Amino acid sequence: MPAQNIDGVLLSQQLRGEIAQRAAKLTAAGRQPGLAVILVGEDPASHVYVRNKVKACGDVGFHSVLEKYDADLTEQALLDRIAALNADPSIHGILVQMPLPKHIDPSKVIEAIATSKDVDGYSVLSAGELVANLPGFRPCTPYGCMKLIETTGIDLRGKHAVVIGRSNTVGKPMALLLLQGNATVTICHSATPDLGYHTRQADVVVAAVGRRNTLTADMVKPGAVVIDVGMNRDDAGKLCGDVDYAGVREVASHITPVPGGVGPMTITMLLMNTVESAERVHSSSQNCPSQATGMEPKPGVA
Ligand SMILES: Nc1nc2c(c(=O)[nH]1)N[C@@H](CN(C=O)c1ccc(C(=O)N[C@@H](CCC(=O)O)C(=O)O)cc1)CN2
Repeated sequence: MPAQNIDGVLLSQQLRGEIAQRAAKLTAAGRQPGLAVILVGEDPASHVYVRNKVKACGDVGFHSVLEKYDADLTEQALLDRIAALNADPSIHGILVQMPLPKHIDPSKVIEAIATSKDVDGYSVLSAGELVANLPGFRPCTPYGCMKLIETTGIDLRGKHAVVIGRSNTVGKPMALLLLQGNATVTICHSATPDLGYHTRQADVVVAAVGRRNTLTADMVKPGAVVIDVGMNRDDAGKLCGDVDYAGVREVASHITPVPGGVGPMTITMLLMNTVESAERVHSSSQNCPSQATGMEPKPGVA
């Protein structure tokens, strides 16, 4: 029997309904969730993603600010804008769309965002919180993959999960989230000699390398759950993932399609992190109204 499709569009709709309810409660209490989205340059795909993010904010009842800058914006000017947004109490999340133009150092920019507003979960402090099982924001794509895996009903405890790819934004945090779910985790990458040897033992495979046909049917254990993070183009220019979908769906129990799987969840989990951020500020304002700015506490003050 072919694998069941894991529908990221449907799950997104369901989760966005829950997010909208949480946002409505906050808005009624005078603290509408707010997201600032910053785009630098002319990358056409990035323009589409930020437009979708701003629209998604409106759909769930968030306030959003979209700041678009020409590609020649200086790094310092961007850092100054981030400092202003860090101090703005109506903003609970700050997102700088990647990639940035070459003259701007993405690490400098990411580290300038207050950890309490780092809803992309990209900063070193957010990564550290994930390592330490602390309640920082989880990077949106791997967080979305976990939600997709959850819908299959698989209990990760004691299962073997293989992550293909070791990027800071997907592969590494994905492995940590699976580990938090009590899976036994293997990370494979470009220097792994026999990828199929590892994937054939896996109950869950997450492919996040950015190369099509990386995972084929002969590399998958029957009944495995397969999550495809890839976004590539085939010879006809059609969007495809890292997984040979047609072949693997004959072997796996569940599989995400591309498009319509992980992609839509990335934006949904951004909304989830933003509402969570607004809730944290709201609950801290109820405990200690004078500190309800959403800013990091100053050394010696907290
Ligand atoms: N600051 C960030 N920059 C980037 C991120 C990110 O999470 N934060 N991720 C990607 C781009 N991205 C969101 O920003 C994103 C990519 C893809 C999709 C999506 O829904 N894809 C669709 C297909 C879209 C198409 O047809 O082209 C799908 O897979 O179904 C959403 C968001 C890089 N930058």
